[in-house]
Amino acid sequence: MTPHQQADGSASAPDGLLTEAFAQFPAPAMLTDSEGNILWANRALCELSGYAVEELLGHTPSVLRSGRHDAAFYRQLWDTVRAGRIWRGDVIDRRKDGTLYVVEEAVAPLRDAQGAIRHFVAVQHDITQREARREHEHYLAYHDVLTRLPNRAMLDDIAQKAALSALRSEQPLAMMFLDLDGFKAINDTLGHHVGDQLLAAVAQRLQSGIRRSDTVARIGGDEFAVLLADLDSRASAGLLAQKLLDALARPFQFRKHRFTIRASVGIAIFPSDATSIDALLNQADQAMYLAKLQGGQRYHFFDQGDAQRRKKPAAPRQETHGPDKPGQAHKPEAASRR
Ligand SMILES: Nc1nc2c(ncn2[C@@H]2O[C@H](COP(=O)(O)OP(=O)(O)OP(=O)(O)O)[C@@H](O)[C@H]2O)c(=O)[nH]1
Repeated sequence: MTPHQQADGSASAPDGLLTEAFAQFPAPAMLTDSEGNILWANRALCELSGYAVEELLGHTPSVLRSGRHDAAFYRQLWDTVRAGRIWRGDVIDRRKDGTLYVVEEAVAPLRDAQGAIRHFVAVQHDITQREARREHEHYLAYHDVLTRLPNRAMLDDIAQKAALSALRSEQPLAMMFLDLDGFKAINDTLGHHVGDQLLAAVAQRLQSGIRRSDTVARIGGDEFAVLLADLDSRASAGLLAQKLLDALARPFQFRKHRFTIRASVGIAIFPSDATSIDALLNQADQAMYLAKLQGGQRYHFFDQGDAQRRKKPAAPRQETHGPDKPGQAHKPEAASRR
């Protein structure tokens, strides 16, 4: 056995070196007694948490609690280490200044010569930036950056869940497909930048016209979907569609540009029109196309008869009329309510 080797095969360091090594250890670490009172915390933990070591000593690690985990989370941690096992997990803690940070943490029980658990040691790895990046990537995967609305992927997720609960509650869902009329002309005459501003403003008007339980998503260039949950009647989907059309018809003003925009809306109902979300959105799209063919600025309910009479061409909107004049009479009553 070498002078620095212990009976259990682990190495021991010269006196004082171990203490200094842990003090300067680059990962946040702390030691508690068996009651969980902090006996020692290293520099990295103080730097990360913003607490001076004197502010931690004698307290339990609960001073760092963020409120983001429930009591069961901490109970499971303590039960694991008190039972003599190592606990590992991600923990959201709170700095002294109130900001949150995320650590990967391992907490291990320390036993004395008789095998009794006298202390616990915790070592952390700061993953705050990694988690922020992950959250941002998740946000990008499920949102449209321009309007900050949910995108098609998120709409699908929300609609799938809503469909399950609609089947359980026997309350139908409505899917609206809304496409701006003559949006290309805005881009062409006022520039893409104004077009972008208009899309963001349209998103806001749609969002403020719906209930919290409903969802507006941007699913394409100038295409939006509105999912209405817990629909009390088919007629209320029509009323909401008209309310959204009216909201969009109010003039928009961007610096010196003041103009109006119109839209066409198709509505399909789950489960009476379609039993899958893909089919529902597709039917709402077909109904929107008919609303557009009837002159736009109106809504149209999907109807199986329409669908059979008219198969929608692959790129229909290129072939239809250009933008209608702002303010042109709209005829919501012409919308089909079959
Ligand atoms: N500014 C801007 N324009 C976009 C964006 N995405 C798509 N577009 C434009 O939106 C237009 C959408 O095409 P259409 O729906 O055929 O245009 P429209 O003039 O509204 O045609 P109708 O729907 O038939 O009335 C195209 O000109 C795209 O270039 C975007 O993010 N920003």
